[in-house]
Amino acid sequence: MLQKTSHFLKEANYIGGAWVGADSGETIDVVNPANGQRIGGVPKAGGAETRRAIEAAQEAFGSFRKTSAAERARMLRKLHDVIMDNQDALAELLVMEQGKPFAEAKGEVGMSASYVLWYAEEGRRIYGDTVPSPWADRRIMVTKEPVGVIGAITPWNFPSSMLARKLGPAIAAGCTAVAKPASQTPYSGLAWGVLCEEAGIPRGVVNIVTGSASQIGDELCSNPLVRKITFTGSTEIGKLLLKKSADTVKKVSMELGGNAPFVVFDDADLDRAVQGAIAAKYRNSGQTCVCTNRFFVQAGIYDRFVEKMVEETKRLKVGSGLDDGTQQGPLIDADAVEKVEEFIADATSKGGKVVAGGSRHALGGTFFEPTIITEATPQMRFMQEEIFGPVAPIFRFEKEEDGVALANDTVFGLACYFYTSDLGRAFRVMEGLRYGLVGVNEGVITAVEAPFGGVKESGLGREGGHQGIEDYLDTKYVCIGGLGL
Ligand SMILES: NC(=O)C1=CN([C@@H]2O[C@H](COP(=O)(O)OP(=O)(O)OC[C@H]3O[C@@H](n4cnc5c(N)ncnc54)[C@H](OP(=O)(O)O)[C@@H]3O)[C@@H](O)[C@H]2O)C=CC1
Ligand SMILES: O=C(O)[C@H](O)CS(=O)(=O)O
Repeated sequence: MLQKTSHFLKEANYIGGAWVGADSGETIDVVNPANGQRIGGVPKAGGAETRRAIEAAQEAFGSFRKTSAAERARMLRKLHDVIMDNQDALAELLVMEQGKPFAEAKGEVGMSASYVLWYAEEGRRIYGDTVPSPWADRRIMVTKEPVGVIGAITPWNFPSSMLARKLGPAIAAGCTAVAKPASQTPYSGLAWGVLCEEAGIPRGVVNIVTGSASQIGDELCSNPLVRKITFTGSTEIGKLLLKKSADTVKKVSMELGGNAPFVVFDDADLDRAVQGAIAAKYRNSGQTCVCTNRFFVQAGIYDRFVEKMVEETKRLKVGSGLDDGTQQGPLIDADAVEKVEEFIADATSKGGKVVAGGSRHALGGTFFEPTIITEATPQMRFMQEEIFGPVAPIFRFEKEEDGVALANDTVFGLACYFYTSDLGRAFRVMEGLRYGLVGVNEGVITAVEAPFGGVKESGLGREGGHQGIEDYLDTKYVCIGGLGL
């Protein structure tokens, strides 16, 4: 482990600027998915600790809301610099707890820094309005104000950047935060406490608690001091949090599950489509909410696409994220491996053919062979369920409208991708697909400059872009009379 990595490896919670354990003294073990070895333990905090964190955030909000946007931008620029100065150490910590290849982890940490820098800039452009008054003797204006204390709950697959795209706009807007990272990957989240200290973010502005998800979540959702919940994770948990937040009418942002289609038309650039397909399927070993879940390939190009996809998939290097050249790390845990095996068994029992991979990798543990299944049909589970692993089902279709209809046949609506060389088709398909994110001839499209989010059961709200800060602001209308005009 790099010397700097141990500097960021905190086995305590960050509340009101202090590093503390759980009231009970209990801890949760954290395991390296590449070798099953225990990395360490983090506090198993609950409702009481969360309440104290919320109260610390509320106290800090009283003064933080009065800082100028320029001052908060300066803090965020410093935070960006501290992240980038420690990119390798933060990436190593991320690989240790989550398993992704070092290059991907370094990219995620870089993305975290980019979100922070983007909102350093956006925070200075929170404009209001002065509106021509309907009354000669009054003036009216509209201002934007920080909502207050926000609760942030993040997943294990991007434990750094998912927190960045919540803390970035929150701090830029003048809010304060209580964050709960995923129990399987708490260290990248706790490291934000160290980063905030070194960036001079005032004590209590950012608080980070680990432990009982339900107890922490219940306190965040029910405590009236918390004015917004921002969540990234499964649709199942998102719906639960939505319900729990209703009693105190909180703002909510939900980045939930996906079921991304990847549609290849006969007129696509085949090499470009396969390159995009590999990236869109196997990033983070298929464990991203925007990974392709279903490939729909038009009949005229199907066989050539399968042949090239198999060739490229078999080239992927599976190994520990810290080994040079690794392109596919382990899955997060044994449950993830069993779920992938269930999807493969279901497909083959219904006529699917495994033409690449299909089994646990020779490395053992939670390593799994990148897998391709052809002759996929809508009767198979992965037509409607998110795989969240390195399995690429390839469906065949005949007409353009059939491809669009199949792509839209899901309750989800996060990311989708399609490849064509025909401009008219590009606009027909782009406008026909019901998704929040659309890649046209591209397989990886996330950017801090663009609003990230889904429609239907993939979520509510947007993160990134100028839109991403709106959810941290309240709009206030002011009417001023008695001016003797
Ligand atoms: N749309 C998007 O941007 C993203 C969506 N996802 C989706 O999330 C899923 C995989 O991620 P995963 O982390 O397993 O998702 P989960 O929804 O299981 O967990 C996400 C977070 O929610 C917490 N949580 C779990 N139960 C509760 C509860 N009752 N109250 C409060 N918090 C709770 C977890 O804590 P703990 O770890 O302690 O259980 C974790 O921090 C996939 O469906 C994926 O598509 C993932 C990433 C991004
Ligand atoms: O959690 C995820 O899957 C991320 O949102 C994917 S991305 O933002 O890194 O594309």
